[in-house]
Amino acid sequence: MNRSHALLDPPALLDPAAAQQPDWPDPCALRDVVGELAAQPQLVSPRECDRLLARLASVAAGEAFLLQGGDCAETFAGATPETIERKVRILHQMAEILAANMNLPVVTVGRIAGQYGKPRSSATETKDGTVLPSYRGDAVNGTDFTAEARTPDPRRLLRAYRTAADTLVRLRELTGNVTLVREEFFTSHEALLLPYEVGLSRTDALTDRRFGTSGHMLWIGERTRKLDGAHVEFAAGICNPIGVKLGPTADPADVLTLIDRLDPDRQPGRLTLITRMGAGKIRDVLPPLVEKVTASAGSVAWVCDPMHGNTFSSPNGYKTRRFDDVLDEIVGFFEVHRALGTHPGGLHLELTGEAVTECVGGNPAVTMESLSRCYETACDPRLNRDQALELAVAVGYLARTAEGTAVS
Ligand SMILES: O=C[C@H](O)[C@H](O)COP(=O)(O)O
Ligand SMILES: C=C(OP(=O)(O)O)C(=O)O
Ligand SMILES: [Mn+2]
Repeated sequence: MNRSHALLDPPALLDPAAAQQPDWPDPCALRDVVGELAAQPQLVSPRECDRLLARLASVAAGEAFLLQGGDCAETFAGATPETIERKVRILHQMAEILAANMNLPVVTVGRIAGQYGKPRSSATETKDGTVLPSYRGDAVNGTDFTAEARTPDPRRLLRAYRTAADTLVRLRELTGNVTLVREEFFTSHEALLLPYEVGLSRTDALTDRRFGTSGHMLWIGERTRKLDGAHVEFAAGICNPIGVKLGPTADPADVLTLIDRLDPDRQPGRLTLITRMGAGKIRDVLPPLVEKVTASAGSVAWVCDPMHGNTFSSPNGYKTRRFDDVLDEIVGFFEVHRALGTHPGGLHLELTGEAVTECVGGNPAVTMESLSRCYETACDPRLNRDQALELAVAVGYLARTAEGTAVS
């Protein structure tokens, strides 16, 4: 899968047709930044990416379970040693609970060390009559509602690189200490900002294969998975494990075409399909998709993102999600895969190790009224530590009952 790509030529970086790219004010400055990124050391190695690919092949084969999670939008300020440790610790605890209950190895992948770019529903945000560019992640602009903060600044891509590098140092320290966390911990993020991803792509001297070295697993979002789009083109040209988010309008025939483009050799572990249908829709829309994909491309891993199809605004104006909807989408995911004889291969979650109040429900319950107490996310609402643990226990129980081995 070592192809030459028009996208790797600098002019194509500014392809106006690429979806969800910021309106960078200075194309020359952007080009300089891509050059600087290209001169930096890789963040992750091809060997590590291959190792994750092998683990995901086990997931696709029904012999392992994927736990992928972290912030919706990592922030530079949030990348402290303490928050990183708490995030890794909660993922580790969840993985232990899931592994014990499922009797399967759990592959742990953070949404971490690169999740600094966000697609948005609207390019602009309006407050009191003032219209500014939407916040698109710390790699692009700032959250403050001022023209200065919201103007995309390509130098932020370099800060994203440095923050990811620092985060990886911390992760490697933590995972070296096996009494704290699982020995293996991988990184992932949405491959959204093409100048960043292209700038950090490298050809492996040993194997002559091309890799995105910004993270081990890269995924294509629901808003950027157009078959002939720049993001699919980029992902087709690298050898990392690739995820694709699939929402309720995903057309099975299009998904088969995507599989042909991204995984023509049907390499187990290469492709993870991350469905994010919504609790009310998953039982209707997932079965035909799984059936069609299984019939012609059985090698994919199926993973449930129970967050992005269940977002709504609370009466007091907070973007939130109900714990019960999140769990119900997972229950639906297990039901569908159990009925079709396919493997419910994992979870993709937005969560944090902090005691935030962003999603409602759980025990102790966050209420609509208490959302304002500690609502800190830069983009989507995350499960807090208690909610994340409660979810792991509930999913563990679900998996055991699915196997008919639950004890009352
Ligand atoms: O994960 C991120 C969000 O779902 C995405 O950025 C869209 O959010 P928005 O509808 O607030 O723009
Ligand atoms: C934007 C995201 O998801 P999706 O592409 O599924 O909407 C996300 O994972 O934060
Ligand atoms: Mn999100």
